[in-house]
Amino acid sequence: MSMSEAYATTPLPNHSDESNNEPKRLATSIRKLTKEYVLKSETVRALRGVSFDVPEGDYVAIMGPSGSGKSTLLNLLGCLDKPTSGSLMLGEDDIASMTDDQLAEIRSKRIGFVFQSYNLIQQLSVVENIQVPLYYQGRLGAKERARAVELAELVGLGDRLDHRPTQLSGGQQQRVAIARSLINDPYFVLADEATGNLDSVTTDEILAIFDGLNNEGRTIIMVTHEDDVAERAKRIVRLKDGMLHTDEIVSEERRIAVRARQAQAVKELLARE
Ligand SMILES: Nc1ncnc2c1ncn2[C@@H]1O[C@H](COP(=O)(O)OP(=O)(O)OP(=O)(O)O)[C@@H](O)[C@H]1O
Repeated sequence: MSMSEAYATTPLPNHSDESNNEPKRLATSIRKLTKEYVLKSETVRALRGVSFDVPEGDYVAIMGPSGSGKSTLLNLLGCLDKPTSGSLMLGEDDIASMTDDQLAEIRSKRIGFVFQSYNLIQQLSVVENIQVPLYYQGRLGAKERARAVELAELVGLGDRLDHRPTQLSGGQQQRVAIARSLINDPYFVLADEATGNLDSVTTDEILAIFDGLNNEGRTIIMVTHEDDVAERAKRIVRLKDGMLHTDEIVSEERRIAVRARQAQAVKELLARE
């Protein structure tokens, strides 16, 4: 059984059984967040006062029409840009008041990015690509390599450690990117249309990996246009015109039904080939 198959057949945790009533720590807390882009002739108000919390262990899909502010929000969460006003906490770190250097440090040490286009370095092997975020910190010892190998195994690439990206399929390259996103033990994995370039069978495999990571307690925040992808998350936050439009919990029953429906579709697709 492959890792993604193992994940796909793992039952989802039943949160109604949770007896621990302590408030969950927050991976991020957003309050009245605004972002304006000042152009020559006009000011674009891309985010107009967005507030929500993401507890550790949550799995949030961010949706919304084109221009609603998804990328802007993702850039702020990823410390790639600074808000115009409002507060943005990542764990205990207050992002809104940080200098560019401090932001760069948080970005490289505490955020895991997964992009639609994988963004792997072609000259490096799988295990070296997974270690890339550590290069910037000068941390490249045997311990770090062992951790990268462990992560490669986690995403089902234990037998591809020395392959280059060109020797891998799109789905395998995205697995490398997921492993790379975890090397710094991030506040959360920030995925931007992570399955946008993949066929439905591979999409299902990658989503199974995200399910598994989330079952292990990893926080995932994912921007997507696709309902089928969003319904795998525990929660769907919709933006509209730079504001929070809806914030919906996806019930365990719906998630299980969605996974079963998608697994069936994949099975039928594979049977046709
Ligand atoms: N760097 C920028 N300079 C000026 N305006 C910008 C910039 N980035 C985004 N915008 C504007 O801010 C608004 C929100 O854009 P954003 O890219 O966040 O939306 P989106 O929901 O991610 O859209 P899409 O789904 O098309 O990627 C849009 O009106 C866009 O034109």
